[in-house]
Amino acid sequence: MKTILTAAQTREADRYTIETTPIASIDLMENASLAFVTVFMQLYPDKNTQVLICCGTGNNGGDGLAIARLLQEHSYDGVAVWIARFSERESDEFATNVARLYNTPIPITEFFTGDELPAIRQRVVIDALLGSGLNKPLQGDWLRMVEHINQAGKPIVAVDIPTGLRADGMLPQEEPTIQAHHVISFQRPKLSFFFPESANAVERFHVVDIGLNEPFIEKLPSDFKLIESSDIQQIYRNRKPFSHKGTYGHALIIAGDTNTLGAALLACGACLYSGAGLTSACIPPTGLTALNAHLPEVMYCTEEELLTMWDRFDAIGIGPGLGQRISLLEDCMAHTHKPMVVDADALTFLSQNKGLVDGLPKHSILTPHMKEFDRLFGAHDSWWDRVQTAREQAMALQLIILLKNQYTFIALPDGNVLINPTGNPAMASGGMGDVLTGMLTAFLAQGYPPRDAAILACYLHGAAGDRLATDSGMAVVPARQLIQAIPSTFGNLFPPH
Ligand SMILES: NC(=O)C1=CN([C@@H]2O[C@H](COP(=O)(O)OP(=O)(O)OC[C@H]3O[C@@H](n4cnc5c(N)ncnc54)[C@H](OP(=O)(O)O)[C@@H]3O)[C@@H](O)[C@H]2O)[C@@H](O)CC1
Ligand SMILES: [K+]
Repeated sequence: MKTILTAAQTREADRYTIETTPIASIDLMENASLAFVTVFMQLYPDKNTQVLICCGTGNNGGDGLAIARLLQEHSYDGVAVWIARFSERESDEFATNVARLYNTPIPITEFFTGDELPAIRQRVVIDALLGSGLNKPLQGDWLRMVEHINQAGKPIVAVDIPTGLRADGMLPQEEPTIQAHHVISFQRPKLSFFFPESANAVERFHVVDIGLNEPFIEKLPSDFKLIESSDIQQIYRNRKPFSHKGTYGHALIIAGDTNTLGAALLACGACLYSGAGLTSACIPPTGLTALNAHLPEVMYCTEEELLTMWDRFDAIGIGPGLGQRISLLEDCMAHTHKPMVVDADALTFLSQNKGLVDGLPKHSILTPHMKEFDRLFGAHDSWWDRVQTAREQAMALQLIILLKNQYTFIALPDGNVLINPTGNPAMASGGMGDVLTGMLTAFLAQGYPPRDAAILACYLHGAAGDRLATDSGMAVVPARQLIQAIPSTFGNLFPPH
């Protein structure tokens, strides 16, 4: 897992690296600029691309100047630089890079307060106006220049962070920023990239290593950690020779009502395809034919039969499409002490009966989307606040709160918030949540601790969606298709020996 830093912690890591390693600040800037240029050249390999680099006079601007010089050294002949001289101050590294740039043929135009801004004719704009040093909203000439760049309608590649976007903390909805198509961010993605409020500012981000001291960074106190594929490799247990269905647990899915049986089928299908040894479905009798037709591997169990069967199950997932059968949640809570997965209608019921939340088995996994979360824990104006509440509630209630989002936040009882990097907008369609519930239940049934089950399910759910969207070129990924892609996603991540 990678620690995600605040802007202040990034400065600390920057200072520590310069103090303790034989690297000067200007060389760190050169590293960063080189790393930027490497990714930029993959995005725009055509050396005839006309590039305008807009620079401020701090270190973000210093990066921009170094990038101009490096692109020119790599035979990009159409590079031009604008310098926004809207502040009296310039950083030392900026000054050094201006001097270096004057030794090149690159045209430089300087703009002072009130100057008219010419039309942008280049094909691509690099935004190096302001970076992580942002300390107030954009206004005056800065705002005018940012709006001018956005309105030019050219692809924008931001250096480190789009100008105007805060790296962390609350993101006001309407705050103007550069609207970047790509952000090439240094050492770590910024926390704000994971919040939906940054959608206009960041279309895609790339992270490059610039040589900051990693052991120091990983020791910095941070509540936020980014999940990596190596975490999944560590958690996942290969199936063993001579194992049998009993080795992989018995999962129970309590879901579906007369008109919402699809949700139950999706959850059961996902549970089956995620490797539970046995899957039982407590669905209404009207759904039996559909269950047998679509998922013959899944066993049917009536509400009455449940009364004598509770002990047989290793994990229970409850909620998708549960409708009027919601009293099953209380039955379930009365009979099981193992962590369970609580989703959809079961979450709505909890929000109407808040006293019940305390009675959930410790380390149960709640899987709310934004609206379900706010119904349960109160309205929030920003994702920053919502994630803070998730963190506090996960600690207070000793539950795992999996707050669904393009980048799902997993708030753990120990106060850590894990961010899942997989998933994409093609997955924004009905039934995806039901699939996740089935996957979570399958991993609990297989004996994974709830934290590991949450990490595995979120990562694989998103990775399956990414494979379908990227490799198969699907613009929309239907939930049913995603279920079928789960085994091959496993196979891809963990090839059988
Ligand atoms: N971290 C690292 O390891 C490395 C970082 N590097 C790079 O450094 C960047 C950070 O540089 P930085 O600290 O010089 O700040 P930067 O963003 O250029 O801003 C400059 C000044 O602008 C001002 N200002 C603030 N808000 C404003 C506003 N709304 N409107 C107008 N002015 C505003 C404010 O000054 P003030 O006005 O407070 O005097 C601020 O100091 C980082 O993003 C990365 O690109 C790499 O080079 C290598 C290693
Ligand atoms: K920038």
